[in-house]
This record gives sequence, structure tokens and C-alpha cells, in this order.
Amino acid sequence: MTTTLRVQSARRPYDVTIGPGLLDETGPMLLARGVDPTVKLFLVTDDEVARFGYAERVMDSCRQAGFAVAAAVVPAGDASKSFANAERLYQEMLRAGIRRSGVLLAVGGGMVGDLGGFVAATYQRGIRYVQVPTTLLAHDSSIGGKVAVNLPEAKNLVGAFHPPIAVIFDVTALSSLPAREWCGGMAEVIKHGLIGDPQLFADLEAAPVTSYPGPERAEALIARAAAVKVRIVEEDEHEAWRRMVLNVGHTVGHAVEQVSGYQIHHGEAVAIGLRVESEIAWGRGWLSADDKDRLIRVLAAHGLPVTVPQLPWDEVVAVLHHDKKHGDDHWTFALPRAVGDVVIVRDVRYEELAAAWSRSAADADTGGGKPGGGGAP
Ligand SMILES: NC(=O)c1ccc[n+]([C@@H]2O[C@H](COP(=O)([O-])OP(=O)(O)OC[C@H]3O[C@@H](n4cnc5c(N)ncnc54)[C@H](O)[C@@H]3O)[C@@H](O)[C@H]2O)c1
Ligand SMILES: O=C(O)C(=O)C[C@@H](O)[C@H](O)[C@H](O)COP(=O)(O)O
Ligand SMILES: [Zn+2]
Repeated sequence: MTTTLRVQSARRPYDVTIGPGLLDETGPMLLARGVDPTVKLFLVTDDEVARFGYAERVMDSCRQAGFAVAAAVVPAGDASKSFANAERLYQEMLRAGIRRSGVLLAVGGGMVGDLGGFVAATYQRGIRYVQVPTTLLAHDSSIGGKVAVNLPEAKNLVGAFHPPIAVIFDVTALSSLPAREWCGGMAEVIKHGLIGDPQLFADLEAAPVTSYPGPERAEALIARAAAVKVRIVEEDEHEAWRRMVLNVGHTVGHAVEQVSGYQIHHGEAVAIGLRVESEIAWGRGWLSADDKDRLIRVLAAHGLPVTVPQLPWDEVVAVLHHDKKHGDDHWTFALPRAVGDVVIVRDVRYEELAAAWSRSAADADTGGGKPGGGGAP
């Protein structure tokens, strides 16, 4: 069985196809989307994904469908989402004879998708690309067209909105994901439940999914979480306002990820960010203690961290100032008001953030369950 979600993008609509065995169907799927077999393809992957043979299978399928395919491999890990790698890929594409008509295939997790998408958005002022996600987390990153590289100062600071022409998600590739990466992906699944699918959230509370559950259940889970993302991207593709809700957990999360030197992975950092940001919302009297505890419990039940790590607070705050939602004179955050209700606010004060961080420490005194407890770092 496969599930198809259509995304109504301003540039052109595209399909997200989720199902088993799709790596071996990539070539015919490109032909079905009208990609002419005379155009050259350029596949980008990382060395860990390559080890499992997923890129080979995509290339074989494309060659059998009549395409010429060149490929490049970058080292696994978020440090590869860099200008240095983008420049290397541009040069390899040029050597491989990729023209404006060419199509890039990003085969991997969110790192490969963001880097490959950024290269596609900028090479010769933009070429088409296809997302072929191989991590659970990439149900999020492969949809919506946000592509970026990191700067040494902060994550995702240089990028574009460049929608793919297709997302081809072979759920069987997830069978080789390490437990840590599966659970990291669950942070974004839980986030999507929190934002727009309270029943998904409740189902995860009742029966946590802590490892690959087999192709049918993986497909159903991804389809539900991805449906929330698609809905919001369609409402506000270029993040004028509403799309910022997808950033819940990320304002703090990105800073944690960056200051940890990427030792804390994206999904784990988002879980920590969700904890701290839910403390801000609770401190305002918006999020009930019950909903805050539900969020903390469901994250923890998926093996995710829910307390802040020992990181230099000054560095965390410095990185928070680079957040793209941050205005000149205010902090902008997406905050949960309830399960199924996330809002964007422009007026978070430093003191609120500091208090929420303190309340998220492993040994925190949470103020006896009353908003406003806990001291500043
Ligand atoms: N563009 C967006 O909207 C968006 C959304 C969410 C996250 N992101 C970005 O995505 C990145 C995180 O994505 P990620 O968690 O997928 O990380 P990742 O791409 O670094 O993958 C995590 C690890 O899993 C390995 N891996 C990938 N597929 C595998 C498989 N099938 N079997 C075994 N190992 C496999 C990778 O080699 C890597 O070591 C971050 O850079 C984040 O900023 C972007
Ligand atoms: O698609 C979005 O919009 C998101 O915010 C999804 C996030 O999960 C993702 O990590 C995204 O890359 C964050 O974007 P940024 O604009 O904060 O860099
Ligand atoms: Zn994210």
C-alpha cells in the first residue's frame, strides 16, 4: 500500500508518496512526474546512508528508467550542512555536466535534504530536486521547501524556500535506523500532534512507538504527522506568520543543538526546546499543568530528553539572538496553549525564558505547581 499527500505549493503542486519499496521505483516515478529521461540526475547522500545501499538502489532504478546519474557523498552529521560542502557539490555537478534542466536527488535524512535542497535552490539560480527521505525525522524536513546550510554562529541561517518536485518516502529504509535516530524523529511526530492532531498525540501517549514498527504502521504514522505539516505549509508556505507554529520547540532547540556542538541531535534538541517552551507557556498561565505534564511524559516515553543539559547559559542566549523569528526588540516564540493549540507570540521577555530554563533543570524546584516558580540561571 502507498499513501499520497498532495502539497499545493505556489510554485507547483507536488506529491508526497509514502510506502514500502519506493527506492526501487524512483526512476519510473520521475518519468511519471514528467521528468524527461534525457536530463541528467545528480544524487547527493551521506556516507552512512550509502553504507546501507539506499543510494545504489535509487541509482539503479533511475538508470533502468533511462536516466544518466552522477553522485556525490558527504560525511554524515550536521557539520556537513555547510557552505564548504555546497561549493564542493556545485563543482562536482558542473564536472558531471548538470545543466539547468538537471534534477538533484537528495537521498538521506534532514541533513542531506537541507543541504541538497540548498544546492538545488542555488545552482545555476535553481534546479529541480526530489526528496528521498531515509529517516523518520525527514517526514518533516522533506516537506515544505525549507532548505538551508548552517553558519558557524547558528543553524539554518542561510537558505531558501525551494519546494521539491516530489517526495518519495520508502518506509522500509527506516528499518536500519539506530534507536537514537528513530526516537529523534518521534520528537517531530509528537510536535505535529501537539500542533494539529490531538488524537495522534493521545495515541502516542497510549502506545509509544519507540522503534521501527514495520512498514504498515510506519506508513500510517508518517502519513498522520506529515498531514499536519502539509496543511500548515499550504496555509503559509513562506512563513509570513502561521507557519511559525512549526517552529515550536525550535527557538530553544536550535540554540541547544548549536551550543552542544551538535552532540545533541536535532530531534533531541527539539524535545528539550518543547520542555522549556512549555514552561514559558505554563508560566504565563496559558498551558495547564496537566497538558505540560502530558507533553513531558510523552516525550520521555519516547526516550527523549526533557531536562536542559549543562550548557553555558550565555552562549545559549547569544545563539538565541540569531533566531530568524527574533525581532530587534522582542523574542518571538511559538508556544503551546493546549494539546492541539500552538500560538505565536512576539513578546517573550528574557526573564521568562531564564525562569523557564531553570524550571526545566533536572533538579528544578517547579514552584509547587504554580506558574512563576523557579529562579533565573
Ligand atoms: N527543512 C526542514 O523543514 C527541516 C525540518 C526538520 C529538520 N530539519 C533539519 O534536518 C536535520 C536533522 O535531520 P535527521 O535527524 O534526519 O538527521 P541526519 O540527516 O543527520 O540523519 C541522522 C543520522 O542517521 C543516519 N541515517 C539516515 N538514514 C538512515 C537509515 N535509513 N538507516 C541508518 N542510518 C540512517 C544519517 O547518516 C545520520 O548519521 C537537521 O539539520 C535539521 O535542522 C529540517
Ligand atoms: O518547516 C518548518 O517551517 C519548520 O519550522 C520545521 C522545523 O522542524 C525545521 O527544523 C526547520 O528547519 C526549522 O526552520 P528554521 O526556519 O527555524 O530554520
Ligand atoms: Zn525541526
